[in-house]
Amino acid sequence: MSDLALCRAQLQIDVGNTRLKWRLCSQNEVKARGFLVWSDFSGPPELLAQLAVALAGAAVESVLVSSVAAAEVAVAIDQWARQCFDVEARFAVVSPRAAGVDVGYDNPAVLGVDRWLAVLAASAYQADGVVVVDCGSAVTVDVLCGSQHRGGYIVPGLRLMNAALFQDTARVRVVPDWQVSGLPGRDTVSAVSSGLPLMVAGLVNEVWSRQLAQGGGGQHWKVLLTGGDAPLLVALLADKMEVLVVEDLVLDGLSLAESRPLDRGQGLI
Ligand SMILES: Nc1ncnc2c1ncn2[C@@H]1O[C@H](COP(=O)(O)OP(=O)(O)O)[C@@H](O)[C@H]1O
Ligand SMILES: CC(C)(COP(=O)(O)O)[C@@H](O)C(=O)NCCC(=O)O
Ligand SMILES: [K+]
Repeated sequence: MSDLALCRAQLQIDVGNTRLKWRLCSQNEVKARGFLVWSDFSGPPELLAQLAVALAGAAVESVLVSSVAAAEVAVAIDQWARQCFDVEARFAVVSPRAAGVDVGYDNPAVLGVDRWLAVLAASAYQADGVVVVDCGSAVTVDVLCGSQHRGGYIVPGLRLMNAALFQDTARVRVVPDWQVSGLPGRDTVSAVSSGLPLMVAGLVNEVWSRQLAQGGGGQHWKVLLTGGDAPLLVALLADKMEVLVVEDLVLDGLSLAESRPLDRGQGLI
């Protein structure tokens, strides 16, 4: 029997457009974590079968999910949780106010739940304001000022920007070797490899400067980076601002959502 089989655990899942990230928590400790890449599988059933293998017989007592994938993925996860663990998967939703934070979108229902959970998790960090950057398939930059989510920005992530160049140019079809020197490239690969991370860093820097210039929230601001490309981008930002990489900010938001009383009876957060 594996060690995991001995623990009664909560399974937390963050479904993004490139990867499904998961972790098993028991008694406020992370017992195991991992990720699966959508493009390695034919579809949700095959990926979820692999997830069951990775869980190595753990006694999963509850399943919490953040998903920005198609509705069919949520249906598949729900069926899978019932079959494997005899539990209903609970899906986080965006509500106008949760855990003391007011959402910045006019229509909260269209805000990505991953962004909302990351913002809620960010509210637990001591700061006047936080710029929350999720560097995934898309890069999202959300602004939390005090307890007010001010909204945010969505741009393509590094891989998507590279794919756009690959698809719509004749001579910029490169496999990047990402560079965080910020130096001008001296060939096509290095021009792209240096340029795209610098572009994302430029956005974060601009948002950061604008928020500080705008004031109103005090001057102690932090930047939290999460998502697959976060470790890459930190080097381009760290000398200009207080920046932290938080591996599982969205899953931290799920933990927080569960630990707080529900707002307005809308389910998990
Ligand atoms: N093994 C990997 N497979 C795919 N992408 C990876 C991998 N490791 C790092 N990445 C990078 O992470 C990004 C995806 O980050 P992630 O936060 O998982 O995105 P999403 O939430 O959109 O699924 C990709 O665009 C890629 O640049
Ligand atoms: C912007 C996103 C695609 C980011 O998803 P990811 O890159 O993590 O896969 C996702 O948060 C989403 O689908 N949002 C809905 C639109 C919005 O937030 O306005
Ligand atoms: K993202």
